[in-house]
Amino acid sequence: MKCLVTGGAGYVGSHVVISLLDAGHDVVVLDDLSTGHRAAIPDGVRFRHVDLSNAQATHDAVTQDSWDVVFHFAALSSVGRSITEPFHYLRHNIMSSLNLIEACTSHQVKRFVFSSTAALFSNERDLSRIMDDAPVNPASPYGDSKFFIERALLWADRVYGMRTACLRYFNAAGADPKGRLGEDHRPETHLIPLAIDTALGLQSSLQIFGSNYSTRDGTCIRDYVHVTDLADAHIRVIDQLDTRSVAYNLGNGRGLTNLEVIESVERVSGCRIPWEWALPRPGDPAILVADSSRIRMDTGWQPRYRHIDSIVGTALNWRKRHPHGYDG
Ligand SMILES: NC(=O)c1ccc[n+]([C@@H]2O[C@H](COP(=O)([O-])OP(=O)(O)OC[C@H]3O[C@@H](n4cnc5c(N)ncnc54)[C@H](O)[C@@H]3O)[C@@H](O)[C@H]2O)c1
Ligand SMILES: O=c1ccn([C@@H]2O[C@H](COP(=O)(O)OP(=O)(O)O[C@H]3O[C@H](CO)[C@@H](O)[C@H](O)[C@H]3O)[C@@H](O)[C@H]2O)c(=O)[nH]1
Repeated sequence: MKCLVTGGAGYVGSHVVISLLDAGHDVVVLDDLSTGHRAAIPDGVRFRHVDLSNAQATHDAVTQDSWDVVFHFAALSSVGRSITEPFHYLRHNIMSSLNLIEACTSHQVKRFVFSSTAALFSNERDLSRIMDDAPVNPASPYGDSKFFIERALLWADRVYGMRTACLRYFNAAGADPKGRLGEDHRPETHLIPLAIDTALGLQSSLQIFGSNYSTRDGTCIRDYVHVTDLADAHIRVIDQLDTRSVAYNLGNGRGLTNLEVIESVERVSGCRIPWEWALPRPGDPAILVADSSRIRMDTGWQPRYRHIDSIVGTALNWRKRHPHGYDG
């Protein structure tokens, strides 16, 4: 299939690009390299340097060719920063996505896969897993921006017949098991890569945001899912779009507290991680754990990386080989 991938130079997008190539698909990456890396795009993949906030440039890039499926990863994606810059986040994510969606509908694109998020939900006490049809109640402008885009895609389906898959990832983690790609956000804000950098001595200490949540050790609970398992889900979902639009929650179904993540990184690396308590980060729901039974049933998707240590292991391997990320 001929695939257009926005945000294909970023963390999740680049892993999906490599999985699409491995599966024999033809890929073009569209990215403004604001947080992504040119080096994350494999040799031979065509690259268009486009900022989706520019409606005309987006239209021109989309209409240059015909696409069997468009994958949309490009976004600002830090929950915490969206609280300090709410309108920047809302404007950037909503406007750039509307530009892309409008270009796709006018160009008769028939299949569209969107990176949505667990941040649609805000679970404060309930330990049960979150189903795809759970009530949406974002705790951050980031989550709200994604909810708006899901709604826009609903209209793209109803009015233009563009079939859409909203994939609500829980916490993407890990790195390509073959070592070709990894996670390199700058600045890094995610727990696992920061814990790994602390274990490797690349930073001196780790802060843990909040000690008083209603969880087993007082820290937030998240559901970590391997980025290559996420990539597999993107490929499986394409067939679903022949007849209908779908929305799926994607996670391992197992919640880990922030302290349990630190223990895993210590176990896998064999290094002690110095850490300290810090204030809770605004916008963080206490507990986010996915019920992914619907995508499993519909597509046969099964995460291969079930245990946190195996996820951490792939991230650690990449970081050891690339302490400066894609710069070397
Ligand atoms: N990482 C996670 O745990 C996670 C979880 C849930 C959802 N998501 C979503 O998955 C997607 C990818 O996340 P990620 O962690 O890979 O982020 P990332 O920052 O690594 O990748 C985003 C990519 O989009 C590009 N981009 C951003 N704005 C753009 C624009 N206006 N025009 C063109 N390109 C633009 C960036 O340069 C980058 O390459 C995002 O939509 C994010 O909201 C991520
Ligand atoms: O230095 C740090 C970094 C993070 N955390 C905590 O670790 C947990 C996980 O945080 P992080 O790794 O930043 O991920 P999330 O904020 O959960 O957000 C990720 O996962 C969401 C889905 O759950 C996605 O929507 C987002 O795009 C993606 O960044 C949270 O409790 C954070 O407060 C710390 O305590 N210290």
